[in-house]
Amino acid sequence: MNGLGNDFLVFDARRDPVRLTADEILRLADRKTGIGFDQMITLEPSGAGADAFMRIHNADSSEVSACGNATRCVGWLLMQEKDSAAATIETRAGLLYASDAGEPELITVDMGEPKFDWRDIPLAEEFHDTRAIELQIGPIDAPILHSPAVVNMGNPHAIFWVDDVEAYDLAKLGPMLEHHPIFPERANISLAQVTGPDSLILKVWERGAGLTRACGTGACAAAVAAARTRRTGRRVRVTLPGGDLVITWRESDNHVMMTGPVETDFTGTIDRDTLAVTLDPPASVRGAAE
Ligand SMILES: N[C@@H](CCC[C@H](N)C(=O)O)C(=O)O
Repeated sequence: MNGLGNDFLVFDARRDPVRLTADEILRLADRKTGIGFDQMITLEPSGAGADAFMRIHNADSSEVSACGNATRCVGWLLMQEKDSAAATIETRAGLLYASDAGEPELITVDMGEPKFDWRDIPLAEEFHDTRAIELQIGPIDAPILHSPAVVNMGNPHAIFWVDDVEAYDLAKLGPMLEHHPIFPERANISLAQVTGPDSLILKVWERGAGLTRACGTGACAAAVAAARTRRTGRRVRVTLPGGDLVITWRESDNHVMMTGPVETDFTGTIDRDTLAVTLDPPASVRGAAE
């Protein structure tokens, strides 16, 4: 599946457990010799009364707690299955609620509350004001890239404000910033350009996945950081390379709502021993044969 081109391999492990080794995840993640994905999602039974538990692994095999675009995809799958307009998803970051946004394959997810305390990001040293932290970055000759906002949206994000996202080579800067010693659990790195009181352009270097076409939690983190510093209001359209997400940071309960599309690319089966993939025929072909 994919949300704005941020792509996922989704396993349904609710009846039969799927436990892959790090090496197997890396093999499946390889875009040349495997299937290729930004994140691998494993649906498991929920222990908290939700419709499913969603386990998330990055393409580098690290297990993480949050993925906004995948939450929309999983929410949509569960809603289809239940024939319902809402679904509850358990994640390591807590329970998330997905609902039908009123248009086909457009889903809203309540991503919960953002965290700003330096211990929650987490950062390696104390910062009182996480709206802009001073970073010592050796070789980068761009002062603007020294004071990111940091936000935890179930996962760590650093947002660097720039005048033009295209003026920086994020593929080069991303790995260095992701592994900066200030981020003990590494971080997702965004370049954000404010284009109006209710709009942002965003590019994200994702922890454990690299440059992606979209990052849902990144869009939430950037929208919150922008509103927190009065760069925008609390409702913004975030334009990513793969398309747009609408993010609203609700005043009433401090929750961040994200609305965007979902897509199923193909379905199939993976052999447990060989990891060989058998694709299901496309629905149109199945329909013709019936
Ligand atoms: N694609 C994501 C975020 C996935 C996890 C991230 N790379 C991390 O390591 O925290 C999204 O849509 O939020």
